[in-house]
Parts: sequence; structure tokens; C-alpha cells
Amino acid sequence: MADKRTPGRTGSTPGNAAKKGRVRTGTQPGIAAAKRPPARGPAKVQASGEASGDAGARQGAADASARSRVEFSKQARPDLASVRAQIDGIDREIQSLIAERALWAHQVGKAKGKLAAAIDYYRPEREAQVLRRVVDRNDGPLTDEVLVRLFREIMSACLAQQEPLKIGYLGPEGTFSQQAVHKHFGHSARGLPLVSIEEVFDEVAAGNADFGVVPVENSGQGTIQSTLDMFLTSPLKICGEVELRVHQYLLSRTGHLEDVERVYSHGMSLAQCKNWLRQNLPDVHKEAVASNAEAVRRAKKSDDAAAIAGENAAHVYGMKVVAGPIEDRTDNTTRFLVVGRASFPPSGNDRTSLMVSIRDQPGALYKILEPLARRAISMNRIESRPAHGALWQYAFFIDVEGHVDESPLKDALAEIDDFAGDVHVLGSYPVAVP
Ligand SMILES: O=C(O)C(=O)C[C@]1(C(=O)O)C=C[C@@H](O)C=C1
Repeated sequence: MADKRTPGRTGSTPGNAAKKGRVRTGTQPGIAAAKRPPARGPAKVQASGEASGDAGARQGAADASARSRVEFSKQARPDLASVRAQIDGIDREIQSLIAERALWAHQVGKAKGKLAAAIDYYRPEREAQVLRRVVDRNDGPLTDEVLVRLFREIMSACLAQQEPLKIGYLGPEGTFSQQAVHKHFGHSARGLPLVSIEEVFDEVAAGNADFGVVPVENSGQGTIQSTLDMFLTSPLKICGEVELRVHQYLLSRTGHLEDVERVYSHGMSLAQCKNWLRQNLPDVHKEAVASNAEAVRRAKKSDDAAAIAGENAAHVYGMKVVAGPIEDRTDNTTRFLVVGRASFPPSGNDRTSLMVSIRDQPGALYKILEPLARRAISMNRIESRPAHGALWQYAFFIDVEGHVDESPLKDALAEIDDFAGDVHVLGSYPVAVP
């Protein structure tokens, strides 16, 4: 049956890996294939269409999936035991396919040659391509976001077979930065909580962490200047971006709003909940601290204190939720950057961050932007920061679409007038997948 689902797969399974004893009995592709229940219509067509890359088969999968949903909805009241038997069969099949995928991912590792560490196996551009395909194929009922999360976890586990990646972030545990690490690298990566954004950059530069995840802007509050300033002196490259929907909660020991006399949080989080605080706790003392998790740790010390943080932090620190979500904007989103020591090839949908310092001459910024504009290269962002070491001189942080190794961005950068200023490529990276 495995032959029918993915032509040529059975028999070419990396069998020697199984011989080495890395595979649990019963999940070996060969054995599992024999045990698999008869494939149900949608799954069968979808899998074979994917393996052959045949658009017709993929359409067939979509049709079959739509058909099966109509059939589901027509059923008056299905028999619970037989529905569960179906689910058990599907679970068995999913499990054996995940095990088989892990074997292939291990083969990819071997195909890359003798590499030193997990970081050498990590390929953000490939991960983005895999996830975009998941989104393209998605025909419901699960959302793109849910499916992307599941597939990220699978890739994260596959990569961790070599060795887990070590990711530095603004700690302690329970911060939104930690959530961003999990969203981008999955739970098989090892998080390294650090005390400041500066330390995240330092630990990655020193090789003590493979990558770092740092917040760079919030949809309502704008840029996190301290992160941008790190790029003025850091040698690190931007290798990725993560967008995280941020929900804020008021947490306390007692769980009662009337007990609250003081509220701690990171300055950004206090700002994101300004209206709610004005309406619900107008007279209490508000204090900005280094991180939301630090705020929770302080609030945990007394009954009259509360903290604003993610719901996650309530579980990590054993606090009660007083109210939430309490952010003023319903689309409250924070963008994080992934920083590392290497550059990666194009993924097909990339963004590039540039840092430009301008010479003091007429039209300098125009001369830098004109070659981009002439090629219709979209600019997502331009931001100025005082340059280090020179009074009234500015560095411009510019995000554009495209990858430095590909036209038209490659040609535009080659043409940019050297006399107008210095253009430093901070990194080209895949546009965030939801
Ligand atoms: O395709 C690769 O290069 C792999 O190593 C496999 C894989 C995956 O599981 O799909 C795992 C880790 C990489 O970051 C990218 C993809």
C-alpha cells in the first residue's frame, strides 16, 4: 500500500538507519506500511498527488476532501466506536509517516556531509518553503496557523535528531520572546534565557548560542530602538523574522482586581494596555521593569501587586489571571528578528534589511533609494537612528523585498552610488510564515 501512496518510497527507505536501532519497532516504514489500515479516500489521493507533484491528483485530493466533508455532514449520528476506530487508524498512519519522515531527514543530514553541529544542518530557506507548501495545500478544516505550527514541530524534532539548536532570547522563562522562539524553532530547540537584548547578541556572536531571537517592533508601539541600535556595532546577520500575536493578561496572587495597588510590566506592555489600565485601574502605581516575566516574579511577592504578561507566565510562575486579554488593539502583534552568524540562500519569498549611513551631501538618501525605486523594489520600512560616534549623523534602517543574491535587488545594490553613503546588508531572510 505504501507503494500506491508514494511511488518508489517503499524499498528505498533508509533501511540501514533502522538496522542501527534508531527506529522503534512498529514505526519502521516497512513494518508500519504493512500494518497500515486501508487508506481512506482523501488521505490516499492527497499523499500520492503530493509525491508525484501532479496537479490533477492534488485537485483530486481537494475534491475527495470536500466530498468526505459533505458525507460527514449528512450522517445523522455516527457510531462513536467506529469513528474512534477510524481515528486510531489515521493516528497509526500519521505516526508511521512521521517516523519515516524523520528517517529521511536523517538521510538529508548525511547527504549534507560530515558537519560539526546542529547549526550546520539548519536551513531556514528550506523550512520556509516546506511551510509555504503546507499553507498552499491547506483546504481546511484546520487553519493555516495550526498546520504550520504542527509542521514546524515535526521539522524541529527531525532536526533535533542531529542535536537540538540552542536559541538565546530575552528571558526569563515565560516572556513573549520565549513564545517567539517556540513559534519559529519549535519545542525541540533548546531555549537559552538571557538577561538583556545585548546579551542575546553577545552570546550568539561568541558561539554560545546558535541563534538569537529579539523583538524589533510592535504594531501599536513601533520600533524597539535598543534592538536596532545593536546592529550599529554587531557583526551578526538577520536570518529570519517571526510575527507573534501578543495577548496581555493581568496576573496576581489572589486573582482579585480590588486587591491591586501596584502593576508591574515591561514598558512596552504597559503602553499596549494604556486604555484598559486607565479605565480599570486609574489610580494604582504603574512601574516598568526589565521584562514581563520579571514583573510576574515581583508581583508574586505580595497580594496587592499585579503584573501584565502573557498567559503563559501565569502557568510558569503559578499566578492567577485577574483579567485578559487586556491589550488595547485587537491586532496587537510583535515582530521578532532571528540573528545568527551566517547568511542563507533565497527561499523564493524573502526580505532584506539594510543599514545605510549617509554622507553629508545634497540628495544622498535619494541617490541610494532611486536604484531601488526604479526597479519597483518595495520598501517595507525606513527608520533613522543617530549614528554612533558622529553628532547629527544618522543611520537609516531600510527593509526591502527580495534577496541580495537575486535580481533585481542584487543589481540595485551593485548600482547604488558609493559616494552617497555606505550600505551594509544586515541580512536576507524568508518572509515570516503565519
Ligand atoms: O532539508 C533539509 O535540509 C533538512 O535538513 C530537513 C529539514 C526537514 O525536516 O524538512 C530539517 C531541518 C532543516 O532546517 C530543514 C529541513
